[in-house]
Amino acid sequence: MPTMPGFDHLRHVVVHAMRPESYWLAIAIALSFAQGLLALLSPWFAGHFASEIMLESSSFDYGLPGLMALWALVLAGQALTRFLSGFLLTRSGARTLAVLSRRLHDHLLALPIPFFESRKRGDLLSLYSNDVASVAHFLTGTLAGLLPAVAVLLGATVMMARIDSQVALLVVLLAPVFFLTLKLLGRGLRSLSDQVAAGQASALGLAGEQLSLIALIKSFNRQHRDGELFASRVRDLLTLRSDQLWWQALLAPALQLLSSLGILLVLWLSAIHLQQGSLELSGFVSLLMYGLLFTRPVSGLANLYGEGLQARGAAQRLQLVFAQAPEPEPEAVSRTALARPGGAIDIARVYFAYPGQKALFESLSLHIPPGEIVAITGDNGAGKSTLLHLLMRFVDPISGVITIGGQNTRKVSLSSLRSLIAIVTQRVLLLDASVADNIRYGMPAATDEAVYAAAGLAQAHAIIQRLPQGYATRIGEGGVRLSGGEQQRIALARALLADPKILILDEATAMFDSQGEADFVANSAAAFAGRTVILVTHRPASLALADRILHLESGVLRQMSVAPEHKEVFEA
Ligand SMILES: Nc1ncnc2c1ncn2[C@@H]1O[C@H](COP(=O)(O)OP(=O)(O)OP(=O)(O)O)[C@@H](O)[C@H]1O
Repeated sequence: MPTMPGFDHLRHVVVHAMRPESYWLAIAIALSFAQGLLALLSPWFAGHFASEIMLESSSFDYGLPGLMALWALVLAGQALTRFLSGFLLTRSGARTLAVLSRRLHDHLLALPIPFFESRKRGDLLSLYSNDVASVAHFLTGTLAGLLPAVAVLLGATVMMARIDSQVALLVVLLAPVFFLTLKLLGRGLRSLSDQVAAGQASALGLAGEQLSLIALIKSFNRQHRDGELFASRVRDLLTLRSDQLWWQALLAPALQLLSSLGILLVLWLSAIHLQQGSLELSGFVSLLMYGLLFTRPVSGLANLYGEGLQARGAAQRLQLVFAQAPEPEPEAVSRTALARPGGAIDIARVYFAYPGQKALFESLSLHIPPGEIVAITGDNGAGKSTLLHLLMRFVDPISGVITIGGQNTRKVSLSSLRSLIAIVTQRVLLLDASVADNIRYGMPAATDEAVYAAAGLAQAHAIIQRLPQGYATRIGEGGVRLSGGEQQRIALARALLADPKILILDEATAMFDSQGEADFVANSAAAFAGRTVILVTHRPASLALADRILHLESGVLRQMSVAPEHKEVFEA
């Protein structure tokens, strides 16, 4: 968007998206210009037509039939160029929209997790549903379509000047009045279009949240109250939309009226010149037709203003997202893989605080030798998940270093780090796909046998076989058609199939039934073989698996030990 200041990141993306279209856009604009030029011919034909029928001296050699035939040809040319330019412009618009949507999605996928924690889902979704479309439509539809319209206006003024210079001067003098009115009326629209966009995102976000919490709403009988909450957002939006529509509805007729009054003035001056004999009838008719040519671009300008405001707001919201830096991975780092993935994990003097909060860890240190099974316990909110997120580099320490096999994890590629670690959390994330596809998520090329083996290790195989279509059973969004324990078993199978060097189980068997957990514990040697395992758990059966138990409290890890006969934990 070359004319708008402060849109650097978006401009880069838009230029990239539109580059493949530049050839077709140039052809479409050229065709639109041709259409505009052909439109300029009609008043000329009308002038000659008038002089033919009034038997004025005509400069046209082929008589009335020839004139009409040529006029018809010009009109056909106008239709053809309009069709071709319209098609090419809308096709370029659709293609630009597709590329922009893809770039937006790729960019969002590359952003760090904290970005998503501070944004509403509805705001992000409306970037796809409204903003990208608004910018693409403005650039390829409105703006590209406007250039020829401006050319028609200029061309018509030049043609008028050739017939009657005083009339053309009047048109030039009226133009600033017109633009001033456009600016004044548009002022009311500007802030409204931003507020409407924010209101739309907020209503969309609330609807999305409520639909995803449908069971909660029903269990607390909140249908009415939550429905009312949504209704009040929609009412607010409607008030804003009504105001916006009022201004929008006013804009086009006001401009139309202004330009019609201008045409009346032109007509009046032309009539005076006709009566004075300084203007022929053919010139008079042509002038009138050129005046009428002004009306279409004028109402187009009113639309342009409204759409321009919407596109500006959309561009601002997109710019805010594109300006966000992706997960920190400088070029040099992105090519460095972990050299010793099976090496020891060392967390050294890590200081970490969430933005605006007091430090969670001031100097956290931990050494985990390769192949160790370490359990971490701690109260709710002690920072266990945060510690795992630091390992995965979902967040980075403010100071201190985390190394694997002696390599600083901030100096290796994120992909090599994350392909080393598999994490199973209490809140399982599953896709609306088959059980097999969910297990294969990280390893799409895995064979059926490998999938069954991983499911076996996770104590999931027998349960999956009892599902209606076994491994082919579709499990619904987020795995809604499965029980909590079934979901966890599938997530565990998915993690094991990835054959990670580091396996992190964050209360990963909490929803297993007691037999399932006992089976998993009894067979864990096979699942844990050759891996470093971090268990976040309070469950005695799982704690008993650990070589070492650490208790996290006040940002410090203390070693505990287990009394095997009681499975009780006490400080060592
Ligand atoms: N994204 C976040 N932004 C701000 N604060 C956060 C964020 N995530 C966690 N916290 C805060 O950091 C603290 C540690 O949270 P964390 O989830 O690491 O604890 P936990 O030990 O895993 O707890 P639990 O046993 O309940 O799972 C909590 O006080 C929590 O409120």
